[in-house]
Amino acid sequence: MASTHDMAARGAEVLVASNRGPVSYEVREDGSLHAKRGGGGLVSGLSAIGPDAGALWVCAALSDGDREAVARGVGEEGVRMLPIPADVHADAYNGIANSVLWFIHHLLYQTPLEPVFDAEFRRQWASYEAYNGAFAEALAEEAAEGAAVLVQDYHLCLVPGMLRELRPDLRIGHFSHTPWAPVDYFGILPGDIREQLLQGMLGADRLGFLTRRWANAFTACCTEFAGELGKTQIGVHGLGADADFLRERSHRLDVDERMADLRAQIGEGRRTIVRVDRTELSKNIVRGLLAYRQLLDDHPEWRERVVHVAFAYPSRQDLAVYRDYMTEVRRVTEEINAAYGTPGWTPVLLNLEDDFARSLGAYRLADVALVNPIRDGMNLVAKEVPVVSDEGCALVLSREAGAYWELGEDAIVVNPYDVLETARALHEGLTMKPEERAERTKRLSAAATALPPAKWFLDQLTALRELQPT
Ligand SMILES: O=P(O)(O)OC[C@H]1O[C@H](O[C@H]2O[C@H](CO)[C@@H](O)[C@H](O)[C@H]2O)[C@H](O)[C@@H](O)[C@@H]1O
Ligand SMILES: O=c1ccn([C@@H]2O[C@H](COP(=O)(O)OP(=O)(O)O)[C@@H](O)[C@H]2O)c(=O)[nH]1
Repeated sequence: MASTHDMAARGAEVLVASNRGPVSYEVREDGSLHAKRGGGGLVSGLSAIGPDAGALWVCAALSDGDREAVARGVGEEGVRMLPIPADVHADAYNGIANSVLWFIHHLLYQTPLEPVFDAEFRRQWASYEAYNGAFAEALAEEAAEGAAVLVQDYHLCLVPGMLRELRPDLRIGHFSHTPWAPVDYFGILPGDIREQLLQGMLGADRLGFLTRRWANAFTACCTEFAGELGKTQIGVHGLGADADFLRERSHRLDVDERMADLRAQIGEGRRTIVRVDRTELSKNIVRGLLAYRQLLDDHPEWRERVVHVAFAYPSRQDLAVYRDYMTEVRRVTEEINAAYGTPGWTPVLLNLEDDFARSLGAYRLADVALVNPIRDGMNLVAKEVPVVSDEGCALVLSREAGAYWELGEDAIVVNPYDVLETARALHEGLTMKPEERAERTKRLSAAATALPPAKWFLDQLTALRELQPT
């Protein structure tokens, strides 16, 4: 192994670490590797930083295709993919990160039955530790003396503490893209696990959150379960949409073509209610469909005159609960279409593919955007729609999305559990006067792009570098 001095001599000055990287590979039948852009908001945010920033992005190999790419030495410039063994990654990502930590921070457990912290959980926890350890080692190996390392999200909570042990010279930041759980809910976790998670993160010099609400929840958990924050600084950085990228990307030919196709499916002269999400439990897609059905009941005048275009692209399909949720989304859609549809009108158009260009086409033509998560760190879709919208779009927004704190004033705000209120909000959005809609969209767009990804990243980097060495 190279000495610390050798590493420092050739290492990177800025490093980013996240589970999901900018691309993922798939092995085609002819044996070739096909690269696909990583989905979700974390990648949308970090991709904007680009290779020009000179940062090294350390991420996990997520699929067999990714592991094959590593084995063949294929990869993007400025990206290092870690070939973590598939079983270790599955336990850490599916088992701990997405079935436990994601559920805790998004309040998703149905507590009479779940969670159960048993021997299987402990086995998976050991993989989570090993997986975090692999990141800490790779970062320690790649970082120049005194470099800044920005660790991302709940997959990597233990990395800051581990990395501090290996390389005390580094400036270490950690950023949470999720909400943070309230004290009583975080308290569901076993005591030693709570402690390890908090102490792992407190190994960072600086912790970032998307809203003050999530930052406050974290500090409350520290006070309750870890005693104190120590010297770790807390910052709030509300990741915004990337206006330049979105405006250029949404006017390319492929988007125009998909828009024309969508228009043909929707039908002449009809209004549209659009949603775009991963098929994610916390996005509340089923209640969104129920609210739309309620709208058709409360306001029969909308029948045949409106279409709900719902993009629910696959996410975390290794987990049965996510597969079941997708089945439920499909079932409720079919039920609505069977009950209300007519020969010339399909009330819900459900898109289950990850098709970014088609989603952008839907953003452009939407009359109303429905963003009703039960709980969401930020929700970039709420910020992207107003930027891209052709003629203005009313935004129905959950007060439980981080984006609410920045967009709440010009959105129609809803309690995500309240289907009747959401139905009323959809009606309000559909009947909003075009001038008011356009005005609100302009203000929403300005608020949504106030902190573009590149600045979001630079602000954190600067703050980290300005900290006095401890
Ligand atoms: O990587 P996946 O398991 O496929 O999930 C996709 C991402 O989901 C979460 O995104 C969050 O980050 C967004 C940007 O800050 C934020 O707007 C959104 O509210 C969050 O849900 C997750 O935190 C990421 O790690 C995932 O990559
Ligand atoms: O087919 C699609 C449609 C959308 N998006 C992008 O996925 C991100 C979703 O981020 P958000 O913060 O709304 O939620 P997350 O999925 O990260 O929880 C947005 O930037 C979308 O543009 C995507 O990757 N593929």
